[in-house]
Order: sequence, then structure tokens, then C-alpha cells
Amino acid sequence: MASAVGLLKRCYLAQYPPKATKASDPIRLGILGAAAIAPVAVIKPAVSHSEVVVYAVAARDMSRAQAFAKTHGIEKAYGGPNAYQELLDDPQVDAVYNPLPNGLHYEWTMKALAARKHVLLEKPAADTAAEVREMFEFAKRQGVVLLEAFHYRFHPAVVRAKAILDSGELGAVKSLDVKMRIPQGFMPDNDIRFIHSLGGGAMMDMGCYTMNTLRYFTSSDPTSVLDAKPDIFKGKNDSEHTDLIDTGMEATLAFPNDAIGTLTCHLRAPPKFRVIPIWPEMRLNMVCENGELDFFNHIMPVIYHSIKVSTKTGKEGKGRKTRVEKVYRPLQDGQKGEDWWTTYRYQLEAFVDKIKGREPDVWLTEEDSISNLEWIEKVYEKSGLGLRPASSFKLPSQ
Ligand SMILES: NC(=O)C1=CN([C@@H]2O[C@H](COP(=O)(O)OP(=O)(O)OC[C@H]3O[C@@H](n4cnc5c(N)ncnc54)[C@H](OP(=O)(O)O)[C@@H]3O)[C@@H](O)[C@H]2O)C=CC1
Ligand SMILES: O=C1OC[C@@H](O)[C@H](O)[C@H]1O
Repeated sequence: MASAVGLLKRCYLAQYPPKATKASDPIRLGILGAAAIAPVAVIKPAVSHSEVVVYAVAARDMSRAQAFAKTHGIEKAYGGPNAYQELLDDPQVDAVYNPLPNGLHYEWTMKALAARKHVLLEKPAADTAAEVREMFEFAKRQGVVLLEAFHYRFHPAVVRAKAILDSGELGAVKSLDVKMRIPQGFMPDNDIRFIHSLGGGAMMDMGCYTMNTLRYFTSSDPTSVLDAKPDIFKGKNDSEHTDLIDTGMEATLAFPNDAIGTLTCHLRAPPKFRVIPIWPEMRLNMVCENGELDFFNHIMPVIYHSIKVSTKTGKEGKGRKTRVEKVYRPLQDGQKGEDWWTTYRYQLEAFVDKIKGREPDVWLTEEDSISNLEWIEKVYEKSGLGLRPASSFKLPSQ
């Protein structure tokens, strides 16, 4: 009963967060595109943060920009073909959230960095690893913060699961399996995720999390891609190269010390036995020398999650001792958080801390973002689908 009340309370407060009194000099955030993810990723999280105000939005269509601004109480709306650049040229904007389609991440992040704005950039950071490297190098030269929005990494449940592994309690990792699947029926054929020129594909979308999860929990990069099997897009849209779009991917990767990682991602997972609809699935399982860790819902842990830890017991290790942990707020003294903070709220806290020159509780390095794309590329190469197209954009100074 208590846990059901907790769940309802967390979901309610995540949806309707308490309003923070704003500081006199908050970071003014501008959003590039009236994207579906923006309210969840930054608009709601900013409500309870005293040091951020979502100040502007830009959309390719003025009425869309205005409607979005009105719905979300955003002061400034830029619309039309030059709207994104106009937002970047606005001296009132301190930082930018870039939730454009993957294939536009590089161009608009480079332009935002050129305008000396800090950037919170949606995942995957770009279409190619070379572009990711360039963006981070440019951010450093410009003296601004750039963060790839792997929001799940900021949640204390994920931090705790990693700490369990790092503590040595379970011994060395032997195998990991990560699954992220959405049942078919949720995404139309013309979704940006099915458009090759926009960096589409399941391995780019859900797959970038699965790759990140494997690499994070092993604290290493893979050593090779052993196998990669795509499910090819069977729908129809007006774009080219839909035969190179994966709606799903299953890959097996070798890791140091003979560990094996498997990832499954799917944007249109078919029903079981062709008729039984499946639930969305987000799960991580790790088999280690001295036990096992099973993490249910590591991507959206605020709603509900469980970290089941089983350790071997007895003389020959045939017995099992099992416990379940649920972690909704940081376990370490001095770290910030509330039970109802979403992964995105934790992420925003870290982004703001970094901009303000404070040490965030959790941070993602540029090497992490670069390596993630490198290994996504290797999976695509192995699958036979090839890399996503690099952007043709070049900064005038390049
Ligand atoms: N962190 C997370 O949990 C999630 C992250 N994402 C990531 O966020 C990004 C956007 O996803 P999502 O919000 O679902 O996508 P949407 O399609 O809702 O938004 C994409 C935005 O891109 C703009 N855009 C600019 N050029 C184009 C173009 N040629 N075709 C289509 N759209 C264009 C549109 O802006 P305009 O308003 O100007 O027309 C649109 O609002 C992706 O990188 C995705 O991977 C997505 C969902 C969840
Ligand atoms: O978290 C997510 O859920 C839905 C996906 O398609 C999206 O891009 C991803 O980030």
C-alpha cells in the first residue's frame, strides 16, 4: 500500500512539480524546435529549478512556435525559416536545448556553440563519431558546456546499481544483456526515426541507450562487435534509403576479460507468437562471477524500478541470497534530489551546476559520448546497414 502511494505521489509530482522561486539571474534556456520531448526533458524539470527559466522556443513555423510558447508559458517565440538562428542570436539566451532530429544535431549544436551558448544536446549526440569529437573540441575552445542528454545516468538508482558492481560484491562481470523495446503501433511511418537523412534507425534511437548502458556498467568499451542483426523498416515514407533503416537491432559484443554483452533495441517490436501484444521493455541483466544483478526499468526509474541482487552462497556457490533495492533519492550525503525528480530533473540539475562552475553530482565525459557513437557505428557496419550520413554543414570558419 505504502509503495502504491509512493508511486502515485512520485508520478503526480513529476507531472506537476512544485514551482521554485526563481533566482534574480537564472540561466535563460532556448529550445530549438517545438519537439515532443521538450516538455518532459526540460520544461517541466525547469519548473522546480530556481536557476533556470525556459525563456524562448524556435520552430520552423511561427504559429507552431507561438502555440508551443503559449501552452508552456514561454516568453519568446521565434518562427519561420530563420527561427533557430534568430534564437541563437538572442543575447538573452544563455543556453540551448537541442532536440532536433539526430541528423541536425551537429549543425545546430555547432551554430549554438559558435554563438557561445551552452548546449544540452539530445542523444545520440550526432550521426558520426567524428562529428561528436568536433562538437566537444569546439565547445572547449568556446568555453561553454556541452552535454549529451543521457538522462538515465543521472538518476540515483542507476548510480546505485553501478556502485554495487564497482563494490566487487558480485565479482567480475561475465555477461550483460540490455533490452529496450517499444511495441509496434506507437510510431508512424513518417517518424523522424525512420528517415535515413535525419539519422534514423533503432540503433541510433533506443540503441544508443543500450550501447551506453553496456559501456557504463562494464566501465569499458567493447573490444569487438561479434554479431549485429537488424530488422529492416517495412513501412513507407517519402524519404530515401528506407532499406537502410533498422526498426530493431540485436547485437552481441565482446568486452575485456571475456565478458559478453548483448543488446536488443526495437521501435516496433512485434507481438509474441504474432498475436500476444508485448509491453514496453527496459531491462538490464548482468551475470557476474559471484552473483547476478537484474535492473528493471533503468531508463525511467522514477515511475518504478527494481534492482534485484542475488549473490551466491554455500560451499559450492549453489545457494542464493537475494535482495531488492529501490533508490529514488541520492544515497550519498550532500547530493541533491527528491523522490519525484525524474531522470531529466537530475540531468538539468547537473547541467546547471556545470554552467555555474559547481561540481555536478554526476557528469558524462566527452570521451564517453565519442566512444558511444564509435561503437554504434561499428554495430551498423557489422549489420551491413552502414553509417548514418555525416552532415554536410560546415561552420564558415572551418
Ligand atoms: N531523452 C529522451 O528521453 C528522448 C529523446 N529524444 C530525442 O530527441 C530528438 C527529437 O525527438 P522527438 O521530440 O521525439 O521528435 P519530434 O519529431 O517531436 O521533434 C523534432 C523537432 O525537430 C524539428 N525539425 C527540424 N527539422 C526537421 C525535419 N527536417 N524533420 C522533422 N523535424 C524537424 C521540428 O521542429 P519545428 O517545431 O521547428 O518544426 C520538431 O519539433 C531526437 O534526437 C530523439 O532521439 C526523443 C524522445 C525521448
Ligand atoms: O527515451 C526514449 O523513448 C522513446 C524513444 O523513441 C526516444 O527517442 C528515446 O529517447
